[in-house]
Amino acid sequence: MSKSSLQQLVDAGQSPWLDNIDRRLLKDGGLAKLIADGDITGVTSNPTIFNNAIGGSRIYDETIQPMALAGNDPESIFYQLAIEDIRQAADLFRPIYDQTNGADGYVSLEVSPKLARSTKKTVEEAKRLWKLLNRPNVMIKIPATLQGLPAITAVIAEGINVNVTLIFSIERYQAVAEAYIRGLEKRVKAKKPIDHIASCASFFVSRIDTKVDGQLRKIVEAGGSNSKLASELMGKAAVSTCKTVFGIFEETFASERFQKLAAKGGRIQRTLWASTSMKNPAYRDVLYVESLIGANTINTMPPGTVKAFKDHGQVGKGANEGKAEAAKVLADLPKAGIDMMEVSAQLEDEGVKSFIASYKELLKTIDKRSKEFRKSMGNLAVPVENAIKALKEKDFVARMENKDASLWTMDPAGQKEIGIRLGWLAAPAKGAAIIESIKPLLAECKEEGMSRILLLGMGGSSLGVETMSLILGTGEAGMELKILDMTNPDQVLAAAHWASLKKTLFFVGSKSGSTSESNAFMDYFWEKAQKTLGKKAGRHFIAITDPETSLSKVAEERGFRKVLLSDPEVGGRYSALTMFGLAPSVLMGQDTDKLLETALSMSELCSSSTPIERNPGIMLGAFIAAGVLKGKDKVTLITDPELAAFGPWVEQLIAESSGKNGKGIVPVDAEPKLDFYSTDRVFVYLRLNGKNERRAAKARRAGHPLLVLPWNSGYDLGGAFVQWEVATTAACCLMGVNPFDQPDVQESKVRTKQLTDAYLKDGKLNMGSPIWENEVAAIYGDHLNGIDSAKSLSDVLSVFLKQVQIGDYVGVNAYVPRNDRTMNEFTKFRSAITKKTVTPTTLGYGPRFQHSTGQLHKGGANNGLFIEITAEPSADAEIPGWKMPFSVLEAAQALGDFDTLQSRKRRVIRIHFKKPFGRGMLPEIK
Ligand SMILES: O=P(O)(O)OC[C@H]1O[C@](O)(CO)[C@@H](O)[C@@H]1O
Ligand SMILES: O=C[C@H](O)[C@H](O)COP(=O)(O)O
Repeated sequence: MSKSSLQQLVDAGQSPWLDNIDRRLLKDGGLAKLIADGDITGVTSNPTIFNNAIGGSRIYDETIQPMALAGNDPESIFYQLAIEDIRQAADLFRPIYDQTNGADGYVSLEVSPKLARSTKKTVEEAKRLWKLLNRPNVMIKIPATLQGLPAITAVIAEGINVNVTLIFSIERYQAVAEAYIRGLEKRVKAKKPIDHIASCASFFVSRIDTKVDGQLRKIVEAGGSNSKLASELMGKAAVSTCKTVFGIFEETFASERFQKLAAKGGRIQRTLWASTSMKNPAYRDVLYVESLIGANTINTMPPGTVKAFKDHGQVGKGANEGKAEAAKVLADLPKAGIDMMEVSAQLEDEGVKSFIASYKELLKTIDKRSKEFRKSMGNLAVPVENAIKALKEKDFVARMENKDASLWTMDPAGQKEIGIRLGWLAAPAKGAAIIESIKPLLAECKEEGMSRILLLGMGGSSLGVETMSLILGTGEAGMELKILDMTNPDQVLAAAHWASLKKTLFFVGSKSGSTSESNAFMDYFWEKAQKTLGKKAGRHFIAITDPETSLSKVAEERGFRKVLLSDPEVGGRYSALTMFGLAPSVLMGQDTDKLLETALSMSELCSSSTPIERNPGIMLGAFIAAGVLKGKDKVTLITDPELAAFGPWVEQLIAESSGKNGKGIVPVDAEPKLDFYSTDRVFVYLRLNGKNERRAAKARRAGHPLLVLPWNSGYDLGGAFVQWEVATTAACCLMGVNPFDQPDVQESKVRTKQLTDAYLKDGKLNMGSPIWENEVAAIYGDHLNGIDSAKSLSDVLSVFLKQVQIGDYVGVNAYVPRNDRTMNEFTKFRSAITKKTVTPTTLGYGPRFQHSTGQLHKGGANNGLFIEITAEPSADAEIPGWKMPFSVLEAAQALGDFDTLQSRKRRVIRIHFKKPFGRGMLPEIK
């Protein structure tokens, strides 16, 4: 394939650079493609470029939002976002830098144009940016003002790469080359190495023609004696000046003086032709590229010029041609009445001013957006800022990375446990190995005719996977997946109906290996599989569990296809990006690499290598904690419909992590649309496409604190897992709770066990005595004032809901099949409750919620009223070897949890329907 004209430039010794940076180009792979296609070998930026990029899209909000909420001023926000872009670009060019041994592959960032007239401040700023960027292939841009010249020498002497900008005259170019050489000489004198230092001198081409042509035009129009000459000189000043500069450049760097430096590894300060887009449409659009080709030079072109040159640019002799003619033009210009010294002085002044104007404008844009973000906090703006400051003072991130358990508890047992619960921080980094280990399994299973997976597991062992399956779907070559996490017989039978044995791979997921639901499901499907598949049954089963659990032993005994070991240092609700989530994701044929990519970048942002003010996990955690500490403990999740499945995962994470010691964050998920909200809430809106924007905006307009978290695609799920995990642990730190245990879950399990033991002995479950009943339902619970006069279920609920106080929430805990139909019923029910009481509601299906929000119900603040719903089963299924059917296990779980809530003095009633649960059975709320 013949070389493109851009590649021919490289052969001629000139580097084509891109005179543009924009986060969109970094994110959408545009810059990577230009590099891969061999079109460009470096990038330059300036305040105008950043102003256009920031003003032209909302992509920088991801940086502006956390920093604004942390109270940063626009200038520090700008440098943070510029540093992120420049670093990312520099990393893309790093291979070129390495291959060319540091000759090419640079990205430039300019010091604030406001410093252009101060040597000292420019030097300080250049040093600061260089340190922050922390990349060998970046250059700091310093203006070639009179005050900039000594700064160039000083910064080069510090060993920092410099791109000298805003050069408009031959004389100033010479001074720039001198400043560079002096800097190198200083270093040599100080016996410091110079071989790694790179520099370029940016001569601004088109602006010279624009100004000179303007003056020439006036002379022509005046029609005096100079008018003919002036007319002949139009469009020649810039290129002629540059060709002369090029000659001086060649001489300077061939000089004996420089050769001494070259012998020590000193590099030529390359001439960079900047401002090379054509401003006058009457001239050839690639004039400032074609005319200025030369060895050891750079031409930085905006995207349009890159495209045009690639399309029709010609690589000829360029800068080496017509030097005599150029000298003549320069000699004629004064004759025609042009004072080039005056021109360059004006251009420099205008150049500095225009960069200052761009800079001010970009700061204004950032300021405006910062204010919007802070406004969205309602009356939490200051508390959120303070919460971030508190986390910074505690050095939260670094201490968490160092497993410092005292961030959350001083209790020695709690601290010991935390020591083995922070493994999730490293999960994204370990993910690639897990993915690779699972890939062959997908091919094997499919070859054996399996196309479905039924995941049997509770809480953290299934909610992450459920979220992945519903948000990302099944990939083209993947297996379809469903979850079973309900002991309701109808639900079990529906799963069995779906999971035809020959086609299905059963995944038993349990970290502890001892979760009774997971074991009951396993025993149920194992017996079925054995009956149908005989000796091949084991091939259809995989267990994921910690090393040495009872489940791992059973799996070995039964000859399961595989026992996938989970990371013992990661707790269930933090395990989405470990074997628990990644193995099913690979098998569903999802782009697991992409999922991990977003997780890894979020991990980096949430690590101690990023300023805490930019940390999205800290921002979210501070927002939640600030709310809780101000009495707004209900975190209401609004999502665009495609992200709705994220809710149940978040519910477990925040409720089970924070809901203990009488404190807690109440997650409010999948709430029906409401017109009015109580003031004890904060809102988080997961925005993908804005379908629910109006709903979120409504909450904000009503003054409720709202944090918008934008997603670009479902694959941002990887990052979201990390962000919410960090947020939860940060919020818990500020609340003073240990986010890694679940001390109040056990009691329900014990009570359930007592009930099933009694059932095994007596052949029946002790359901207790109702406090009210009619032909449809029986009510259980502590006596309620007024219940005796209740004539209907609605009356009973009215009596019960009379207990609601400001700051409460109503939890509906339903032991009925979980499907769209029941969900609809409960949505209406929730809506009616809130309309009546103004209280937020939650919905949990039992026993699933026991492994999620159940901890909060029992261990959190006593601000929940619980309506437990049970019903007669419409069918049943025996659990092999358990001597009981699923209906009994389910009922015992409902009763066990109910008893525990009562024992914790929670306001709770149980409605038991005497028929299987169905449409229209839930009472009206009066
Ligand atoms: O993975 P396991 O050990 O079966 O636990 C499932 C779930 O049960 C809980 O321990 C609560 O009972 C959760 O924390 C956990 O995610
Ligand atoms: O980055 C380099 C310069 O700032 C840039 O080339 C200036 O170009 P302009 O004169 O087209 O604004």
